[in-house]
Amino acid sequence: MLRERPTRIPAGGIRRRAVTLRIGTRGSALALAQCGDVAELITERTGIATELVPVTTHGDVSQASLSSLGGTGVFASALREALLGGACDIVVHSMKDLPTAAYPGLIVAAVPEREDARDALCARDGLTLDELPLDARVGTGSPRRAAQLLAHRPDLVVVDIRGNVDTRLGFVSSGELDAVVLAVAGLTRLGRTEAITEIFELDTWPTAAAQGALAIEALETLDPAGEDDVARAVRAINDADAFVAAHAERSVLAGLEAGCSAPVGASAQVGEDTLRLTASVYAGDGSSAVSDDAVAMFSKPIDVSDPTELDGAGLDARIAVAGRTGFDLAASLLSAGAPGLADRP
Ligand SMILES: NCc1[nH]cc(CCC(=O)O)c1CC(=O)O
Repeated sequence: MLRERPTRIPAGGIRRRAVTLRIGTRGSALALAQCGDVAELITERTGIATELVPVTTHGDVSQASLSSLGGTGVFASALREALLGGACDIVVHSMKDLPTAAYPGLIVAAVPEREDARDALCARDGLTLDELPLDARVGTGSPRRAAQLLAHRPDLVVVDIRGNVDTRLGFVSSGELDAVVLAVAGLTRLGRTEAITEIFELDTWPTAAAQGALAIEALETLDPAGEDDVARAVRAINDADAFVAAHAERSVLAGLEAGCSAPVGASAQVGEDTLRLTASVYAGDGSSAVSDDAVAMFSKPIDVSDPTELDGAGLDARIAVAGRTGFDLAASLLSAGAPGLADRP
């Protein structure tokens, strides 16, 4: 038997609790900038209010080198635990730092429009790579960038550096290094593009898989076609072409069983009905590289005016093509003699 509940109307009337979408973020300047951009995009496109929830990760507090922390995923795991524990609704990752292996309980729900995927040289005195003096000291913590630097300039002294973007630029302004190599995307998000002295083109200098892309992770129970705030938000900020390109590049890494610190460059271009993918695997000292490319056709163009195409069959079909193309390209790189890279998938 139903009993009526007494209703108490608060003075000032009934007010709906303000609902905000909680975005988990690391505390670094780059992470805050990335989450700020995502938050702004969500509110602009849906009107949903957002809030940033800070999450401290072991990778942020440790001074140890990334490889001694277990390689890939040190930054991702604390954010993922916060998401699984219900402390936030979505988390934002630099997609290139995200391990390619799926994480139980979570999905990449969206990839927003991609920032510039290229690498930049930030050198003293406006110098380009060719203009750097003999035996110049160039800083990077990335084996891929080290190999690419040495492939172009075998005389360079590559110095292994750590730290956030500001710290790295500081090595140049202090005179400790002649230059550093950084992603254009990070410099752009931090408003530091004035430090760039040369941008390397992707056809001669392919960058890390998914560089410049952000991955928005959510619980796998998310209904992609749902009307709740999380579903609406991720749909509103997803960019189908960026998702497909980043997935194709990451599938090359997965196929090579390589992690984000492997000396592998990959670059995908998504056209109306084609996917172009190119990848290079470098010897650590830059003395040699194995490169190959692939072109795949999508069976039909995505109609972006039809919302079911973006979260349903249209995008899924493209992602499947991207995954197969990446794996096939990895297989041909391996059979063309690419060095084994089973380092930490
Ligand atoms: N590994 C560090 C890292 N992770 C993401 C970025 C910014 C570039 C991006 O968003 O892909 C950077 C800095 C860099 O590579 O210069």
